[in-house]
Amino acid sequence: MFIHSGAMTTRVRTPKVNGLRFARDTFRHGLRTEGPALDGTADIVRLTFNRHPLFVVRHPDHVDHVLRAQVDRYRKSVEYETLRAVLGLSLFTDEGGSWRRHRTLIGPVLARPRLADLFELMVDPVDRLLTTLDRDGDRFELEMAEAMTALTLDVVGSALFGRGMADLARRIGPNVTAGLRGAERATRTLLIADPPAVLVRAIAAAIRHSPVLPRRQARMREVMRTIDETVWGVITDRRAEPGRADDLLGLLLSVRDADGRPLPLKRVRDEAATFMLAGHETTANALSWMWYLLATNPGARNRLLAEVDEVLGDRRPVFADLPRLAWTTACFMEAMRLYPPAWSIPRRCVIGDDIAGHSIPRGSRVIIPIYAVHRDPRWWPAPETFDPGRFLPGAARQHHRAAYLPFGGGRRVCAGQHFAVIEATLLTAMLSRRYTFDQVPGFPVEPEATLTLRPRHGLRMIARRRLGSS
Ligand code: HEM
Repeated sequence: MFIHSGAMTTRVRTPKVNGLRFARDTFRHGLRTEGPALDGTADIVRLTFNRHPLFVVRHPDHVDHVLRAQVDRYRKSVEYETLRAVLGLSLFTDEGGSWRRHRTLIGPVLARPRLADLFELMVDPVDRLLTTLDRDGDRFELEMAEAMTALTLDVVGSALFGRGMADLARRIGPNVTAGLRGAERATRTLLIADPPAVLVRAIAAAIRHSPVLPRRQARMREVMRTIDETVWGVITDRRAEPGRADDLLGLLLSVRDADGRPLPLKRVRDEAATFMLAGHETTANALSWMWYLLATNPGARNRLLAEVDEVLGDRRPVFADLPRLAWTTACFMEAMRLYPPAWSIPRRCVIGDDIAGHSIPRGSRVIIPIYAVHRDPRWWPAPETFDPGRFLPGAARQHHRAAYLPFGGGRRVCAGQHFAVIEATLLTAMLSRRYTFDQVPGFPVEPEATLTLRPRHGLRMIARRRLGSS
């Protein structure tokens, strides 16, 4: 490997890590945020344990190289095939020219100005949760991770399908969750086995169509069918009401290309399913970690309580409140630094590359370990400290732009990032206006890196009703 600098050529040796150990650990313990490959100090390491080398790239310059400067050399890796099997062809799973065209058409649906119109639909499910919690008295225990998963599914379901469909997301909720868990197991296997994409597609097709299947795969098919049929049902009903565009589904149905053609209905279905799956578990995990961090950092929590009391008082939030909830938003952003729900980003190198003199052969897999990047003391002073002040507007930007990647980066950056931040700010403010949440003493809290980074044992908390909250 060589670096070309003018006439000079410098050889760069890429440190190697025992790939077999990494593979064994992954099988035994699930994906790891730490360990020799992801937690080391080298900016690039190379692991070899099957057909293609795997590079872990953690210097922000190199991350920028992969996600921005040389983005055409990389594609989403084979792990995304399982999501394609569940979600179909959507922004999340599409590639190349088709992805570009659809991102231009669909991206604006989730842009900030549109979200202002959807804000009321996001408030309703939080109100419903508060009404349910209020029945439990002034002090009670709750499973926060589960509560956040149910709530974020409800919020995205409400924004997607509108008010009349309040219970739809809840009805298919268990299937959505089961679909994600199935995709997680498959992702772990794919990371280790690294099969060709055609083989993965063939297996996914077999799961869809084969008359006889093992129990687990049969359950997965059942899950996929339920999500499919439910979303199709809503789309079919909605087509009977042309012109209605006051929720995300209406917006998707109203999208037109340059020739005035709408999106094919199958694409609308796939995008809607993607919004539901990609859009709730990630936000729920980030929120769970944020409640945990607030419970363990009383100074940050007191400031948040003072802010929500001052901004909201006893009224229903409106979109215009958001800029004044700056500390609340900052708490969410800082929680995602310490516990990024998408804790790593995998890519496949499709045209051989050279990163700062390290040769990346065509076919290699590249992993960006976001969790490790977010805790690197070179970019984050006192990286283990929960300090929301880092994300206040006007705070001196201390970090490299590719040192903070909860939503990914470059052109494939999360299409729902504004949705997620608005939703999280809103529901943190509404819940904090009414309750404080503390840890149940002795309850173990530990991250588990599956498809998303979630609390391994869930998160049991004690809710206390705040004096003076109505
Ligand atoms: C805290 C919450 C969220 C986190 C941490 C998150 C994280 C991410 C990340 C890291 C990616 C890039 C993946 C990659 O490059 O391989 C991504 C993509 C995406 N996310 Fe999110 N996401 C969140 C919420 C949402 C929401 C609420 C929606 C929709 C309502 C959404 C829809 C999408 C879509 C459609 C893509 C694919 C974008 C493209 O490739 O064009 N996400 N998300």
